[in-house]
Amino acid sequence: MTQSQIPVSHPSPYTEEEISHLVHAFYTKARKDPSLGPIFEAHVTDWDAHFVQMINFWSGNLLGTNRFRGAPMPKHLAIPELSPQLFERWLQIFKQTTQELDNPALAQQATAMANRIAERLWMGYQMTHSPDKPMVALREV
Ligand code: HEM
Repeated sequence: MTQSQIPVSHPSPYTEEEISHLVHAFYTKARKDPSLGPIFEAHVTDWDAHFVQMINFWSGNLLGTNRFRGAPMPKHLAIPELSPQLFERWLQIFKQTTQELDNPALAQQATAMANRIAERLWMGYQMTHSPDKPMVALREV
């Protein structure tokens, strides 16, 4: 094999450190938010464990690591009175947080993934909690 045939592993455009920073920065904002903050405070009992869980989740989605062990759909189905406004607010804070990271590739990719996941969680939520009502789509934030 000549030098030019040696496979090179391309470095990821984002790091575990940036993902950890994204998760912490997101929750710093979300916990202060008047609509989302009380929900997190009511349901998250162990914040250190939640941070680890969320870092593993985003690391899995963005870096392809395989540490996340969780079940986001049932966890969100169990939260009473979620609404499109709450999901849109969540996405707004997430997007704002990613834009402050100074890594456009990470911001673009993480936001696109969050939008798709939020859409799925919200669809699942409606199908479980209000199956007889017309589906409401999330507005783009
Ligand atoms: C209305 C918007 C949302 C609210 C109020 C919310 C709230 C919460 C709460 C309270 C928990 C902790 C649940 C528990 O441990 O019992 C949680 C977990 C989690 N959330 Fe959300 N969330 C929202 C949207 C999202 C979105 C859009 C995503 C992904 C893009 C997401 C990803 C996760 C993940 C991965 C977990 C951990 C699940 C697990 O431990 O299995 N959440 N969320």
